[in-house]
Amino acid sequence: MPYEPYDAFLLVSFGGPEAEDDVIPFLENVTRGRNIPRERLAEVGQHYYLYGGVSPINEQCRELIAALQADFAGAGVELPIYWGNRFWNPMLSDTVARMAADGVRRVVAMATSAYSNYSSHRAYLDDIAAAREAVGPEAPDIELIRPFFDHPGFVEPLVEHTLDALDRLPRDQRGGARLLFSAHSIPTAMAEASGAPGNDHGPGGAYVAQLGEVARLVSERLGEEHPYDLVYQSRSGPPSQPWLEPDVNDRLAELAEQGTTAVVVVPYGFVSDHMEVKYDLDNEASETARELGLHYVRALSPGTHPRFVTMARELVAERAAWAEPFGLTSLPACHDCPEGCCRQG
Ligand SMILES: CC1=C(CCC(=O)O)c2cc3nc(cc4[nH]c(cc5[nH]c(cc1n2)c(C)c5CCC(=O)O)c(CCC(=O)O)c4C)C(CCC(=O)O)=C3C
Ligand SMILES: [Fe+2]
Repeated sequence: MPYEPYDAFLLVSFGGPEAEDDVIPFLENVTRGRNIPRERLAEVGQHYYLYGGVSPINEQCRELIAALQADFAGAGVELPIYWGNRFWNPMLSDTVARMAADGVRRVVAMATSAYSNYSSHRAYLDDIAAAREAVGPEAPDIELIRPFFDHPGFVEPLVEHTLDALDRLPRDQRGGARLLFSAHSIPTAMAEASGAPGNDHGPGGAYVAQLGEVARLVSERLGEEHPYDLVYQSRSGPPSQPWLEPDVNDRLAELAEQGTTAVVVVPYGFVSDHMEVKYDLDNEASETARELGLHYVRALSPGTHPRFVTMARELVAERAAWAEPFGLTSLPACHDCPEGCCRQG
């Protein structure tokens, strides 16, 4: 059965290098026109070289696509799945050209990014527009599904993965364990400019409001009480520019000082365990915790959790307006990210 009104599904992701020689060109693509200090770039290059130049993100996209194909087939949904990245092969513009050559006319797209802000939402829309522009009049229409931060298909896998992580702590540490919900830091100006103007997202704009709600939703659903914090990771940019804080490492130090003995870090700002999770949490933050004498475990991100996979079909139905938008919060979902929404700062 065709899935009206669409004739294809497109996964749009960040992209990552898959060989040592890819690392520098990839970083050049990511940082083109951005104010990122050279030292930071050299440092981030090292993160990739530590893993042989291979970011896990592309393989994670392949796994997600395989799971989506199985889910669509099981539900009788006949939508071919395409994949394009913003910064590495397969590049979005090449994929849009291929869709045009295949005669695809109307596409529903999902980004591997759950929240509203320039980097997570507007930049995906802008890059889709640029890719269509490059292909010309034959390019298909592409409708992006909304930031899905408060969808049960995003929240429920995080709940399950947080409980799994708590299980990995020594038994006598579980009761007193503290949760650290970790998301990508962004410049505070970008955070304030996230979400549509005029919407009351509270302090910090839509991004911080959404993060606060997801942390609350996950912790309420655990069935056991744990104190928690919202922390940030993977800061870049010049030191003079304010970014969202506290950094996960700084917060670990404060907590150790205050007598916390066990933490579970929940990477709720991300869809898969890509390099920013593997390096910044599994190497760096876990090392910080070890030095501080803290018990440390990290929860998995949603990845290919079955509930996350079925969410895609529900969001396609929402985008096609067959289904009412469904979220666990009353925050505006930034559906079409109107002009002026999710600005850079
Ligand atoms: C909000 C957000 C997400 C989550 C939402 C989403 O997923 O979209 C995200 C994801 C990712 N970020 C990634 C990698 C990088 N991000 C960088 C730089 C930046 N990210 C930013 C924000 C975000 N980034 C920002 C404000 C910058 C500063 C430059 C700018 O204003 O744009 C840089 C440059 C070097 C550095 O400074 O770190 C790299 C290499 C990878 C790939 C990982 C892999 O390879 O597995 C992924 C999934
Ligand atoms: Fe937006």
